[in-house]
Amino acid sequence: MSKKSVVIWDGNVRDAALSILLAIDKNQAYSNLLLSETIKRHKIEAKDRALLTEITYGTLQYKMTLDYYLEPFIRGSVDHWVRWLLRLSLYQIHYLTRIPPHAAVNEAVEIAKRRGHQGIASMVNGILRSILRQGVASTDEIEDPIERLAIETSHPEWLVQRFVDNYGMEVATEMLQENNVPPVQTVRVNTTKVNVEEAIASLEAEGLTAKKSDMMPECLHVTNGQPARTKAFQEGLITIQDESSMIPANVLHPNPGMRVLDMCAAPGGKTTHLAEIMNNEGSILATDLHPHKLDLIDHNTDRLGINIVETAPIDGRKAPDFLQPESFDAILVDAPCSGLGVMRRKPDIKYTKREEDLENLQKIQLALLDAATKVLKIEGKLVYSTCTVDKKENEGTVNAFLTAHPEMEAIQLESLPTKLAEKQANGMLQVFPQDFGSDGFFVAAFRKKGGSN
Ligand SMILES: C[S@@+](CC[C@H](N)C(=O)[O-])C[C@H]1O[C@@H](n2cnc3c(N)ncnc32)[C@H](O)[C@@H]1O
Repeated sequence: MSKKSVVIWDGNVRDAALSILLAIDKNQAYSNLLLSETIKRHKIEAKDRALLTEITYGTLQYKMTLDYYLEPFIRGSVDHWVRWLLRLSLYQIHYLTRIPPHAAVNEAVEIAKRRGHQGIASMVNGILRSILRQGVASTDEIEDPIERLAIETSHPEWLVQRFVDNYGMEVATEMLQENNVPPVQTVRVNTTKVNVEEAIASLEAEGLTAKKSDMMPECLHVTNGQPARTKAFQEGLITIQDESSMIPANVLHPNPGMRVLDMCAAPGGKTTHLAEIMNNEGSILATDLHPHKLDLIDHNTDRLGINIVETAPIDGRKAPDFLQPESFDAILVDAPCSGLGVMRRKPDIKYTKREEDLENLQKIQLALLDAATKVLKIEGKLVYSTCTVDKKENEGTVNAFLTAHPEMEAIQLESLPTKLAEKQANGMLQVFPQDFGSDGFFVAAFRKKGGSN
């Protein structure tokens, strides 16, 4: 993260939220990284942490909706920072019922005075108090249904149109609404060290509440605290991971003793999951394009007590130049993708992503799958996964891949809980954020046919 993105903390939650929002906007810093970095750097306490997170995320999530509400009340132009101050104040007034509206206005006026001058403070006061008196405009006035949905859920119109084209109005609406709901905190139990009950007991002994998920068996839903700050985490009993992100390694499900390639591996969330499934027996080569990211994998394997992982900086597209042909029993290609399934965690994505970005990604994904096929053993298994919900990117890649590779066949996804297994079709599984409250994820599995096929 750049130095410019360091946020000052003087105990004022709204002011810090404003600084974070301005930095995200200016430096295209990732919301999740900047927020957690700020909380960690200043050791912000639980109550302030919760409010800071809620205001920062909420304001970003609803940016377009808030602008629609603010527009009739703003005359002329306002400074960039003032607009963000108005957005975050209106977010509290409109969405956070436990904050008295007048308190939100007073705080905004104080910040405007401190950061600007009395004139700006009076304008902020006037705008917010007019909104309190008159209320905000209804979105029912927007005739075009795509534009209305875009404003109501605060997503750009091209994205709304794309989701509607992909999945129809009903599913798209559910997904767009779910993108504004904060994610559940989940962890994966390191089954090479403890069982699920022991991990729960360990977290609860540290004051957190942990509940076994009814989807992935190694997943816990955690509340009342930060699992990343626990002894259980330091001692490698758990890994912070979204529940959907636990699907790909389960689908690949390598046996202990196998030789496995994780082609796009950093920071190692799935590499370590694969190692746990293999009971730390066999070997995993974890490669990534970016050498500096390999340290993150080493750090994770060390913490978890995993010693079957070797890392190497390799551009997956060129893997056959470095690795023996047909030498891996199982390969995971957790591909770089548009990330449209994780917008709840990184709301900035929805405003920065452009439609043309999606086209280039498919080319990279196909090149990675093509290379993986060459180093996969006959009868070996290949799993392709993304954290996106874009049909063209996911299904389009699978179809193009199968057309180009008659030696590969789509196979049923195994080792999944029934409710996930039932959702698959033609060797593909698309999970939406609204399905189970986990991230949007896509997984497909293939087998390399034997010589006689
Ligand atoms: C979705 S992330 C992987 C997340 C990882 N599998 C995990 O579970 O922690 C995609 C990764 O692909 C890497 N990447 C991008 N292009 C690549 C390429 N051509 N070859 C290998 N890795 C690549 C990125 O650096 C990034 O770390």
